[in-house]
Amino acid sequence: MAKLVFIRHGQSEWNLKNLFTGWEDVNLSEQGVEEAKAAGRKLKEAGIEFDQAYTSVLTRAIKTLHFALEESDQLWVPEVKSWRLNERHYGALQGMDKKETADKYGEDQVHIWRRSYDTLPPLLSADDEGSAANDRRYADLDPRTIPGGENLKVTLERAIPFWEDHIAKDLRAGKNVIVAAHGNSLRALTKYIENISDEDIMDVEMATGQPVVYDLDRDLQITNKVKL
Ligand SMILES: O=C(O)[C@H](O)COP(=O)(O)O
Repeated sequence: MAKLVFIRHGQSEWNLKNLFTGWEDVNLSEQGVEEAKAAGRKLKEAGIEFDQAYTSVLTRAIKTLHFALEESDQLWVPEVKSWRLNERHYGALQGMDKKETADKYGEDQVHIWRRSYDTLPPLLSADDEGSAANDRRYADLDPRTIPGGENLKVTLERAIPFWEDHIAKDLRAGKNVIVAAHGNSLRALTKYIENISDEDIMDVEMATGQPVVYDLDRDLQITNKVKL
């Protein structure tokens, strides 16, 4: 048996401003810091002890992981950061106000961009100012793999190799794992491990800073799931 905990970062400064964020690297809001600390206290009260931690290369998730581990006296736990756990890249929507975008393109279109499985947002090109191609944290990536925008399908496809090579490997070895990431990268992994349909995933949401605790058997079948 092993425990897997998914935790979406605490509220970010752009969540507070209702801006599309994606790969933009924004900080936690004050509320987001408190959410992350509260999550750590819940994990401590639940007596959940981790052997390995994983997070993205974005500040809001990294800090959420660190606050949660600190509050549960586990800041020493080994951690690995990967771009493959980054939030879904929102393309040219990044930095745009979600309500203004809905006013301009319609609520239905924005809902499809936010929650559908295979509809891409408007894309950024590599020479756009906001392109991740100019960010040195992605310098080792093949430029062709740096997205100009992603849907959940693409997000899942780039997360799965990391899941299989690292997270699932640890879980099969009986290690307890925490993954601090993002609303859509965790929706993607949730879809994968719970075998949720392309249609039903539209209704799946991840609350900020709320630990989702899975008990898994050696075959990574889910034997229990609880939200703290
Ligand atoms: O990237 C973002 O804007 C948020 O982290 C998630 O936004 P969403 O809930 O609109 O997908």
